[in-house]
Amino acid sequence: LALAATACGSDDESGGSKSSGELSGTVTWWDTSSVGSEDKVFKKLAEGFEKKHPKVDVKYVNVPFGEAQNKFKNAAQAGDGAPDVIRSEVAWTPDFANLGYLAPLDGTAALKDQDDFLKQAVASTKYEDKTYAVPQVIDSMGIFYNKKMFKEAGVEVPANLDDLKTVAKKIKDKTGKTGLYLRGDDPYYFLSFLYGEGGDMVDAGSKSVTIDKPEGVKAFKAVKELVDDGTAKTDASDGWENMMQAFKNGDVAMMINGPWAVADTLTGSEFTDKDNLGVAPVPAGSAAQGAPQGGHNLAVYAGSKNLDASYAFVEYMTSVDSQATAAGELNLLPTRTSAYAKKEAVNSEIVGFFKPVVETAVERPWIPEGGSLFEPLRVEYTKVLTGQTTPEKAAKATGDAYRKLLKDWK
Ligand SMILES: C[C@H]1O[C@H](O[C@H]2[C@H](O)[C@@H](O)[C@@H](O[C@H]3[C@H](O)[C@@H](O)[C@@H](O[C@H]4[C@H](O)[C@@H](O)[C@@H](O)O[C@@H]4CO)O[C@@H]3CO)O[C@@H]2CO)[C@H](O)[C@H](O)[C@@H]1N[C@H]1C[C@@H](CO)[C@H](O)[C@@H](O)[C@@H]1O
Repeated sequence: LALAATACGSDDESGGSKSSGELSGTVTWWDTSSVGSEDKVFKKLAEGFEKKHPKVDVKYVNVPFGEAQNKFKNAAQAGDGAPDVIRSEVAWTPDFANLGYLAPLDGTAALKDQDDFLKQAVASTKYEDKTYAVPQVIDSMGIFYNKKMFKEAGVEVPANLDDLKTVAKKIKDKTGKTGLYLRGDDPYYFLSFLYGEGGDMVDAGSKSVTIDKPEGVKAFKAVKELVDDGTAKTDASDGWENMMQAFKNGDVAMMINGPWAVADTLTGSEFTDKDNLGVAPVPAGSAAQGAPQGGHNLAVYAGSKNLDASYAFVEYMTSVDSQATAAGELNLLPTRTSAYAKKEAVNSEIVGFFKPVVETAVERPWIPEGGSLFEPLRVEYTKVLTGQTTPEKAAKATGDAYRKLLKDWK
């Protein structure tokens, strides 16, 4: 029987069989990339896989970033409707792995040349000594600035918060515009300020909550001041759209953002000449300078009926050539060291800037609860920026919420 099974391949409902070693059947892929910019490139790459494996049909499904995590968990839990492959954000991966929703990839065709991956990118794909995903993109954050507006105001890139205030003041005096757009409805945009004051959300090593330490209070004070003194403008909702419009239209001279924003930014009226876009390290705080690590992995659903084609698809989409294409067309950062030597990456000024930034980005704890730390922080962060709570109360409330999420943490 075993021989027969091997000879005729693992026939299954979706027809994914490997009788002649040829892959077949369907692979449904949930991609969370931005519609209108990133999705086009990833869709095209998926079509390249189909050309290479004519008997495989890739069903490309774009699921919005804010919905995909819970949508996948619900479908996987129900055993109905989960995709074969999901673009799993770095914090979702340990969460899904812990729930048993991802196929371990060690020893499968999904993993090729593992030593070629950046170690920071690999970290979020490991859970309890197994590999549950393959890194697709890694990212961090920097200051995006409008060179023309800087020239008009006669200012340089700010290295720290004091410079940021001075630069913003000069821009306001000279052009009437606000210096910085600080996104207020997504606490990921707060992290570089938290790190700048020597703080962090938690310390996984000592299993302690640190957001409510003095450094956390100082960080909340720092961002509140930026808004109160007119250095930055912010919104309590629709932050992404408002930030992108303000920066693309030249209503603000700076925003803090990451490589995933570049393709959309370059469609802005201010950046028809793409050389007008400058990127620089996030400003240092009173104690340190650091940007967060983000990114996305590709993972295979444990209940997939077409594992072989799914493994091959993941390998293809995270290959050097696929990563070089994403670098060239979208300025996204590869997770393979070898991809940085490809001409598409070498020719991207954005990739060149962000490479050392991601290499020194502040590591996050890749624990199942890691992603759920953002919601309680978002509530308090937004309230601080809109004057609805004080830095002290925000830090305390966030810390209390974290200790409810992280049982037995100090
Ligand atoms: C609240 C969320 O907190 C965390 O997310 C952190 C995240 O961990 C951080 O790393 C950071 O992510 C970076 C990201 O690394 C960076 O690449 C970029 O991503 C680009 C793409 O590049 C671009 O292609 C496109 O996709 O667009 C992407 C987004 O622009 O920017 C991201 C930052 O935006 O910041 C996230 C927080 O935002 C949780 O993980 C949850 O996500 C949680 N949301 C849940 C909430 C549930 C209901 O409560 C709801 O039911 C659930 O469905 C929701 O999932």
